[in-house]
Amino acid sequence: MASRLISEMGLPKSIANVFAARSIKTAKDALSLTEFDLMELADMGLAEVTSALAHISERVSPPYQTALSLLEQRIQNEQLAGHLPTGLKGLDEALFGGIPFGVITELVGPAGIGKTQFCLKLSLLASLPTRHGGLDAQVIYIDVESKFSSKRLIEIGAQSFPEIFYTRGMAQEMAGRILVLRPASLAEFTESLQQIKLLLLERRVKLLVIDSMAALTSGEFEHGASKINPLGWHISFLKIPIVVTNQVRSQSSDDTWRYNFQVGTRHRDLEDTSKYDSQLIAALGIHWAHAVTIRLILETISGERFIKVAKSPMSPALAFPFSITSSGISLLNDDGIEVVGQEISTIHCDGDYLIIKLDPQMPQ
Ligand SMILES: Nc1ncnc2c1ncn2[C@@H]1O[C@H](COP(=O)(O)OP(=O)(O)OP(=O)(O)O)[C@@H](O)[C@H]1O
Repeated sequence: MASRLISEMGLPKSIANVFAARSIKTAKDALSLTEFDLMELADMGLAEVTSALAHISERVSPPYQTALSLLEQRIQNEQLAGHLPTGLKGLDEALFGGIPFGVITELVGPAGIGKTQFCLKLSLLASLPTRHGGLDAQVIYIDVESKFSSKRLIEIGAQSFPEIFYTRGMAQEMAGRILVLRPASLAEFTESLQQIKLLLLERRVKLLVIDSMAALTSGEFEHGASKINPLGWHISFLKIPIVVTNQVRSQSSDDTWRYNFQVGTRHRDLEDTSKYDSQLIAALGIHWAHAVTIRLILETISGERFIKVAKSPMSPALAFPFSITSSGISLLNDDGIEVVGQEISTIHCDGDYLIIKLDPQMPQ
């Protein structure tokens, strides 16, 4: 930096010429002199010398950013990265715009609570034309348990956006944007990641749904959870919203995995919480839990369904009551109910509940 030539620094030509004539050629030459030395040597006034030195100093000092410019940059990056609005106003507000791009959002909850219904709605929203609030994009839907229903998708679309779905050819066009893959194993899915990467480049994919991650990885736990980590690592490279569904399960004494809330004996199991709490984890384990940036818990309390923002770097811990109708998932209240203490790591299902170890730091 100090050896940079003054002639290349954009000083007024008259001053640059005087400096050159006095053999003041580099930044070091000029900055090693005091202002008075320079005034004498170049036969210039104080104002001219001060301004020339300030100009040279600015050109040779290392680049810097102010806190303000860093903040502005961050806001701009976030806006560029964007969000996929869920269409659930209160939840979108809590998530600062919806499901964020470039991170993994997990939907956790018992069977039948509405995780797939949520994913269908998100898929529709991503494929919707931008003038109707969508992303006008393609969706990759990993349907591991064959629960994806194109009939239900069209029903939700026709009920929620009748003006679009009753326009000739629009239902077909939007359904055609949702690419459904049915990998039989984690290995098959990992292989198809390459194909997904190609699709990302070739088409305008702006949502990846994996329904369900637990089913995709079933059997992997027998060999340890190690394979799940590279998967999280792989998909976190995709700079699009990644939504995965997950269930909660416990490990019984015979080492077999069993989903809670799906078995008749669940209440008995939960009575002895000291025995079971230590074994209850989000399906896929603690390593996967860390790969997830946003976690939404879907649960039922006294027959009412709630969606809870259980993990988010920025959002408040809020729960929103919701219902599922022919038009899909919708909130009953946009204000949200504040969730305090351990409730945030608890999944309710009617009378039963699980305290889950989603994060080691969480108070249990
Ligand atoms: N046409 C419809 N009208 C109203 N509600 C519906 C309709 N279709 C589905 N549902 C609701 O959605 C629920 C099923 O939700 P969903 O399939 O999303 O569950 P899930 O959480 O994905 O379960 P799993 O973990 O077993 O896949 C049903 O119990 C029902 O309440």
